[in-house]
Amino acid sequence: MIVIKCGGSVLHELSPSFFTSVKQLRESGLDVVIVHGGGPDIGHLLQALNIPSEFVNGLRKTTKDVLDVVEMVLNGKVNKTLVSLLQTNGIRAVGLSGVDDRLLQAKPIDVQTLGYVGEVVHVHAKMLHMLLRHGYVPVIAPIGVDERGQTYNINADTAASAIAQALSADKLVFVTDVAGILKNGEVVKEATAQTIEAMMADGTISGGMIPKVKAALHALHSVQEVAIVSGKASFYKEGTWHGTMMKKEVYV
Ligand SMILES: Nc1ncnc2c1ncn2[C@@H]1O[C@H](COP(=O)(O)OP(=O)(O)O)[C@@H](O)[C@H]1O
Ligand SMILES: CC(=O)N[C@@H](CCC(=O)OP(=O)(O)O)C(=O)O
Repeated sequence: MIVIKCGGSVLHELSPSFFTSVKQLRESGLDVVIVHGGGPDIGHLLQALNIPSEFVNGLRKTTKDVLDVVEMVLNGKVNKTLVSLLQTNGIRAVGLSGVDDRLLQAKPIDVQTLGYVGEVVHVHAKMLHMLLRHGYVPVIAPIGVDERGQTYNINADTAASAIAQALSADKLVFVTDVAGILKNGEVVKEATAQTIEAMMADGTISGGMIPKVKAALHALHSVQEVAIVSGKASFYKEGTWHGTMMKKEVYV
């Protein structure tokens, strides 16, 4: 089982070789689950609608108005565009959000500072197993729901990490707009908790890469391997991965 998180940074620039890589993984007999972001698209619509929004520690402060836009963009345009792209590239895909069959059960992180931003408390994976059994690639928008039906905006890196952990995935793959963790312009081929902490401390890792590596380290509690790869090129070919790899053994 492979969980692939597709970042909003690269959604509009996915190369044909990205889809070939996904197809090769499927053909090698692996189940694939995709979780997507969409931060830049949310930002553009909020701006067009003159709805103010700000980030607190890498998370978008989510008022009721912001939440409406987040749901419209992620569940609507982004999810269906990605599903459609997968299908035109020969991959059978079904889109759903964390609300469907209560897939992503969530609670607020801190209402006071973040509003309707949620964290996953439970992954109800039944629907995913059903879809996988029938040969579909589930494509998930990171919206969570609580027992009262309140929805939440969940950072896509953390949603993917929670799903990968719940499914005990063999691998969690972050697909983004860079070829991996970069240091002095070069891709770091293998990273460990120690080297990542050092790169965060000295500023090598910054911005959007921070929630990604944090989600990666968290996932490695129950996922064998995490990769950070580019969606603009081939990330997997004939058993070879391209990008930054992190392995579980290093952390136990
Ligand atoms: N050391 C680093 N290596 C690679 N990217 C980095 C690094 N530090 C910060 N970044 C930034 O992280 C970005 C990826 O995060 P983000 O834009 O949030 O992507 P996504 O939408 O795919 O989650 C890169 O485009 C880059 O600008
Ligand atoms: C709480 C929070 O910040 N949610 C994110 C959800 C989308 C996301 O994570 O998209 P990327 O993967 O493209 O960054 C947001 O509102 O932008």
